[in-house]
Amino acid sequence: MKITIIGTGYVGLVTGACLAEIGNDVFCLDVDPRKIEILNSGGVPIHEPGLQEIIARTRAHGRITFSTDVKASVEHGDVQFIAVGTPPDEDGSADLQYVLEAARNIGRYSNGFKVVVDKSTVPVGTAERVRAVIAEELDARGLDGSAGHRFSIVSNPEFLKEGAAVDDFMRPDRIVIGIDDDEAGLIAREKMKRLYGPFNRNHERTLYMDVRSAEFTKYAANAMLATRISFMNEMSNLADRVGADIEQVRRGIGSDPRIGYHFLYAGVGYGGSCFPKDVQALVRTAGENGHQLRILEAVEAVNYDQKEVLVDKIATRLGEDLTGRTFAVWGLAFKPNTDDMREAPSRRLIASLLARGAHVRAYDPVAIGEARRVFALDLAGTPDALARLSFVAKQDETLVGADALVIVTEWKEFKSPDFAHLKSVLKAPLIFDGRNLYEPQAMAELGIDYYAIGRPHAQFDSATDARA
Ligand SMILES: NC(=O)C1=CN([C@@H]2O[C@H](COP(=O)(O)OP(=O)(O)OC[C@H]3O[C@@H](n4cnc5c(N)ncnc54)[C@H](O)[C@@H]3O)[C@@H](O)[C@H]2O)C=CC1
Ligand SMILES: O=C(O)[C@H]1O[C@H](OP(=O)(O)OP(=O)(O)OC[C@H]2O[C@@H](n3ccc(=O)[nH]c3=O)[C@H](O)[C@@H]2O)[C@H](O)[C@@H](O)[C@@H]1O
Repeated sequence: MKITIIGTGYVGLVTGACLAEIGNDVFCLDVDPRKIEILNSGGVPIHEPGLQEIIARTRAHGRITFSTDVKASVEHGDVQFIAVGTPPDEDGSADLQYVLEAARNIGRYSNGFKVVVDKSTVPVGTAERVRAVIAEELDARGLDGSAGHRFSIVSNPEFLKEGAAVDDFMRPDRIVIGIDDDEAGLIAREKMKRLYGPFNRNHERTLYMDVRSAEFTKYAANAMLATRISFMNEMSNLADRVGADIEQVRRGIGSDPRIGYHFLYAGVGYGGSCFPKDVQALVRTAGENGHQLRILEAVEAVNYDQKEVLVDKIATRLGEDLTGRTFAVWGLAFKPNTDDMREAPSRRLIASLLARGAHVRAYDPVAIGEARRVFALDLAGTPDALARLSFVAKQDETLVGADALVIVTEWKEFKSPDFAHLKSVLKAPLIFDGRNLYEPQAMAELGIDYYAIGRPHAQFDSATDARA
């Protein structure tokens, strides 16, 4: 099938690559010439396991093209996927300018029947706006925009997770397809069925529904997941106060199949490009419809505070003023296996440490380049703080002479470090762990003063702590 993907970010590039991998002829469009240049010279602008190999293979077979040519992109695909960003506007609502611009271009250059698939996360009602914009452009060209044989709009939200995006796309839990109940909708349904058949042989994972429900499903899914995380973070803060262990509680409740084990990890708050913006956007949609989403407002507030919890523990242990202290920080990306720094908890944590006068030496297996760019912007107004932040190329280099190790992202390589070496190079054996990677009792036995999230602080031999 001839497919066009508009927007070659995390979602667009993965969608395009995976659709090309199973034999489709894919044209990927982006307005960012830098991204297209990287892709055309054999690179991949984002870190996503498995993606580079698929792109190399499909490019070699001529099944994927990268371009900034809008007209050629619209003319190429019978199916046009809109996968552009929908960042939060100033008031928290989803900014639809990129989606509507993509729609305008489709109307401007359409050369036949197009199935227009909205893959970006968009508020309920957006499909109707996309339809109106395309119809307006067709009308301006003297083509009847309301004619049913010109195009059909499909809502096909994406549920992939960064860091596991290729796998999630290739083996989806479900494929949600919102489609109109008219003649054009029937044609679109057949095309979508053919397109997704290879991922879902008996189509048992495809859920057809009306367009508005499909748009809503995406927000409801992210809101539910964010709620679980904020719930567990609240529980962890109480566990800290009453002396319970949130990890044992997690196992205790997860074993109930009605609750399940997934997404019950307490930590330093959720980040990324989606949960924060999608929770905000849903709260905003409710407001616009005269309704208040009280649970989601609390989810957001809890998450905001959670990003300070680790710094509060550091200040309680070492004092509010951290001038002269140096912290080794492991993990910058908002989660492992990605270089994405959008809303990463490390941004608030490091800014707070620097604001208290500390020096920070940070390491991440893949996000250092992106982190340099992001912190230069975040800290542009406080150059003295920025000067106290450095990035190092090796995990162990962060530790030498540091007052403590702070863990922010749970990369695999942080799970079993050489603790004897770690103790020997840190100024004192002190760890603040925002991801509960280690066992408190084991740390105490190793003579490490270990603070985690919602886990009791085990007794350790303070004679080994130079600062005690
Ligand atoms: N990142 C993720 O894990 C997921 C994201 N989503 C949703 O998918 C959408 C895209 O997200 P990401 O891929 O993360 O965004 P992104 O920011 O990584 O990529 C968006 C791309 O669209 C391009 N673009 C903007 N306007 C354009 C236009 N008119 N024509 C062509 N290209 C244009 C941008 O240059 C950029 O490269 C968002 O709505 C997001 O909420 C959904 C599921 C997962
Ligand atoms: O709409 C989206 O963009 C995507 O948003 C999330 O995917 P993603 O943001 O890539 O990453 P997650 O694995 O969901 O993690 C999000 C944040 O929650 C945190 N988290 C996750 C799980 C958990 O138990 N605890 C926890 O704190 C992570 O550390 C991370 O900061 C959803 O999981 C995807 O299904 C969805 O498609």
